[in-house]
Amino acid sequence: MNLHSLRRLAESRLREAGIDTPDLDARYLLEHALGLTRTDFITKSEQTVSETDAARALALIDRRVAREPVGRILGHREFWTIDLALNPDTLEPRPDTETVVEAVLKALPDTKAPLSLLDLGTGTGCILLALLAELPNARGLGVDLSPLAVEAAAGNAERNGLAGRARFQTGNWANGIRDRFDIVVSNPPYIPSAEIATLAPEVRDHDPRRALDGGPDGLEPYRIIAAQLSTLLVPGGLAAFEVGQGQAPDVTRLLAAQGFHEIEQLRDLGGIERCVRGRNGLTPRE
Ligand SMILES: C[S@@+](CC[C@H](N)C(=O)[O-])C[C@H]1O[C@@H](n2cnc3c(N)ncnc32)[C@H](O)[C@@H]1O
Repeated sequence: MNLHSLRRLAESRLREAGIDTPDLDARYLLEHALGLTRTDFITKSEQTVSETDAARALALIDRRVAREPVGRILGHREFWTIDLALNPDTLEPRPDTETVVEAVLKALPDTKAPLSLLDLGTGTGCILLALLAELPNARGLGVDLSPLAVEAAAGNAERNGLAGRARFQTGNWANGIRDRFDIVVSNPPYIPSAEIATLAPEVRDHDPRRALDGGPDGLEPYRIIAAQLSTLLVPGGLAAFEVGQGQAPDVTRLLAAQGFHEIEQLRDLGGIERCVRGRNGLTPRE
């Protein structure tokens, strides 16, 4: 079989299984299985693929047919300008989360300033590491309840040449953190517990439940983190949260109740209010 025929076969299996982007997924998985670059994939379409290689490639296609996400099969995923390795305890970073990165960068008057950042529920470290990649003099701490996620995030800092400016530790939100930061970011779990069973299999069966479950109304982690912000941020410090669809008004109210000002909601590329950003207006409590 040549590469062209293998590609057609892979695409048709994915299409029949109801996968939304059969051509794109087939390309990523075949490139990975066969060790091809994107250019090879186009220019070598007449090249013969051995039976062993074809079987290896189709085994990956079968995993996708069984609804395993492409990023999980490849073991890594691009986010902003960086590439992140995943493990079973990390949420697969989503393009929507780049809205938080953008929201922080837009609010900074000087991206060369020596800023300190805290990322609560860091997962792969995606938000913190993307920001550090844009802020050459910033340093950051990422916290996660899962030791395995912390391990992944630390590995991702190395992978992207950011280990010198990023630290990661296990923790229950900001409990025990005594330092103050210029910026606190978080994409906490925000799916209401009862809705998790209704999620797409790619999410429900492959993202860790700890990364999804936001309690009965999905807002429990925001309440905890919002109450911690006044002792975590410097006066005038910036907080930015990712929020689920329809949660922006509730999270705005939580920040307002903590004395935040300049509270804004920012939309993702799909037009959904995806990030709530505000400035700490409280005098620090010592
Ligand atoms: C929605 S995921 C976000 C991961 C990553 N920041 C991202 O944007 O892809 C939420 C993360 O919060 C972590 N988490 C859940 N409960 C936590 C807690 N009590 N303290 C710290 N982290 C927690 C989960 O392990 C998970 O990595």
